[in-house]
Amino acid sequence: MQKPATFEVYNASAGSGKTFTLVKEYLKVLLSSEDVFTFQKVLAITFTNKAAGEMKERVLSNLEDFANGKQNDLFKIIINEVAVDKLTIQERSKKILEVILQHYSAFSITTIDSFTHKIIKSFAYDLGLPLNFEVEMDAISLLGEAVDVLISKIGTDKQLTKLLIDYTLDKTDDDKSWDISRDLNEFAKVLLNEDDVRHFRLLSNKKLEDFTNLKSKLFLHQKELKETFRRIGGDCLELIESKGLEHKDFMRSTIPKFFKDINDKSFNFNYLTRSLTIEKAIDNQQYYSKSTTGEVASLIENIVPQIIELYNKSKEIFSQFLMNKLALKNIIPLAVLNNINLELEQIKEENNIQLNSEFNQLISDNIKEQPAPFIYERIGQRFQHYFIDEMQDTSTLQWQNLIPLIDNALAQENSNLLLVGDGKQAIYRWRGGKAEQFIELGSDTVNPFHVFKEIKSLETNYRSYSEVINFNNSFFQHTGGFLQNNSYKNLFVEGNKQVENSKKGGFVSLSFLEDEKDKEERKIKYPKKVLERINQLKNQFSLNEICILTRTKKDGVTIAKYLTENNVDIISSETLLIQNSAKVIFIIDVLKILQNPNDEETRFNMLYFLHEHLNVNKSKPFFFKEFAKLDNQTIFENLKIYGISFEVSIFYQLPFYEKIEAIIRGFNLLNTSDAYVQFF
Ligand SMILES: Nc1ncnc2c1ncn2[C@@H]1O[C@H](COP(=O)(O)OP(=O)(O)OP(=O)(O)O)[C@@H](O)[C@H]1O
Repeated sequence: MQKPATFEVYNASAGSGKTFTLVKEYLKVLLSSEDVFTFQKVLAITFTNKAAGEMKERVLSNLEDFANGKQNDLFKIIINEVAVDKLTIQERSKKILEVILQHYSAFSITTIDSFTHKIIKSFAYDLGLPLNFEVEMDAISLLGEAVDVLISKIGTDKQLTKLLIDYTLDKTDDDKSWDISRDLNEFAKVLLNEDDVRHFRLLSNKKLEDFTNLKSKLFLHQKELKETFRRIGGDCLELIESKGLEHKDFMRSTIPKFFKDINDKSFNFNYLTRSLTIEKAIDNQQYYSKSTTGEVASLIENIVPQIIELYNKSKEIFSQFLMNKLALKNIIPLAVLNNINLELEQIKEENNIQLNSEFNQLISDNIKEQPAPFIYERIGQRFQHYFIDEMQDTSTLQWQNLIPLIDNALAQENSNLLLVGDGKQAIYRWRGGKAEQFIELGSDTVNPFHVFKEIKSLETNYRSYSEVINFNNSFFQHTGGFLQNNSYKNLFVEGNKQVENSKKGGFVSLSFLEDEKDKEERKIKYPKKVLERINQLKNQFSLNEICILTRTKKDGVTIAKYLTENNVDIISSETLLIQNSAKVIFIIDVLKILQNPNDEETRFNMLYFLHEHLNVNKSKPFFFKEFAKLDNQTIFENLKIYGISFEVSIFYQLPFYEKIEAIIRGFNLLNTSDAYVQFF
């Protein structure tokens, strides 16, 4: 049976089941159809590879459950929402699973970057791209290369050297770091932002001398503006004088003083604040004081229109001056950026590389206007169902490029578009993600399609415990009230009214720590407090129920280190790094100490590890004292009493790989299986 096309937007907060709903709707499309190949007509878009992988996993594992007759939570919901019986669902799931696995490349749950890549690849010839172009996902490191090339030209290219020196001097004037390379790397990221890069394209054929010429022109213009400004001041003073008026004839001499400053100081006085008083005088028509005689008053009244005209002129020149000043301040950075961009283009051309961050623009410029059926034909798939997760992170171009394809799909019956997102969770602004776009789509005003749009919300937070949900509700409703922007205010106040699920309890408490003068103390103040809290909560919660979030990675590492030192078992992506394994660090330390026997710090680190590892029952200071001043040979000899058998003379004769094995064996580092050591 044919159904009209549908367009739904789920606008809901974290943990409310947006992805869950998306997977459910995805499965409903597959299971409602008699055609087991329907999955080839569905495109689900996510933002990260991890999310795409997880969604694929969720779809496949649910199909597997349904095929095996398992009636999980999702099954119970789906069976009530589709016009298909249990047995049919079981049989269809089995068949669909089979065909998906046989035609896995047509199972389109993909990141938006992969999808755009697919479009670009199928149009490579038309775009004049070499068919074997490489895609560089790590644009930041390519930018780094471009910056390095630019810096390497210092000294050889005279104009460029001057530009970079000017740039560095500007930085030091602004009290910024003189470390130009780091600064440029950071600064050059602008070139990856879809919104900013649009403007850069207009500069692509500009050379360094174009910028230098522009700078000279701006300087000249600045001089002219100064002169014109002074003249306005002078003209007004002359006008006053020509009427035989004195400055004191004016109320508090405000007007003559103002124009005198313009005449004497040009832009070097606080024009903006002073102009407020002039505006006030004009608004209230208060040019002279009450005691002024009638004759003087009428002389002033007579020249008021000219004074106002001169004042308005001064305003216009002042705004031109500000604009010019800003342009002058930014011309050097702009020229630098343009040169980095040129280097980047060259690296790309020489290495046959395309940046995936540029694909959206390429599609927008060259492909978007092609008829949708033609694009579908090229990519080899015609989608009828679109699902987009984390819609708040789509950029303007990404969405604009998708609209014609989706519009074409929605023109048919039985098609659908489902968008899910949360404006509060926008994390891709740095590369052009436009949360406002989703916020608008989640309101009644915007609908780019001819299909009725249904806006839905999900009220219950299924992920968190009640204490956390209620804390978030009251915290964000309260703080959101202070936001100036009404749309954001509404987002936070209305978007934080989540309903609790069956998980009751949890713990939330807020503390603010006083700043610490002592640098060392300040570093561990926060980790110390975290440890104190963990110890307080230990009896109520197990460690795996406590999560620590930090603002920066560095803060996370400091806390992880502190907690580990204080015997709290932790899991973090940092601690999972091989470089943080104490045993691996020890192996490297032994290599270092044998290479450089006088490295006291490494010797100390090595002994520190051994004290723990060998369960030495002497105190640390005593143990260190006993070994610290000995040479390597004697240290390893003396460690025999702790069961260590490590012959330095034999070690030196071994090939590198076996050297590592000798350390592992000699120091009993694998008495329990250790993935880090094995992997190392
Ligand atoms: N209707 C439901 N019934 C039972 N469990 C659900 C339901 N909806 C969601 N869940 C569970 O709640 C958790 C959060 O769901 P999900 O990840 O889909 O939320 P989300 O809104 O996409 O979150 P985020 O915005 O953080 O990405 C998951 O473990 C999911 O299985």
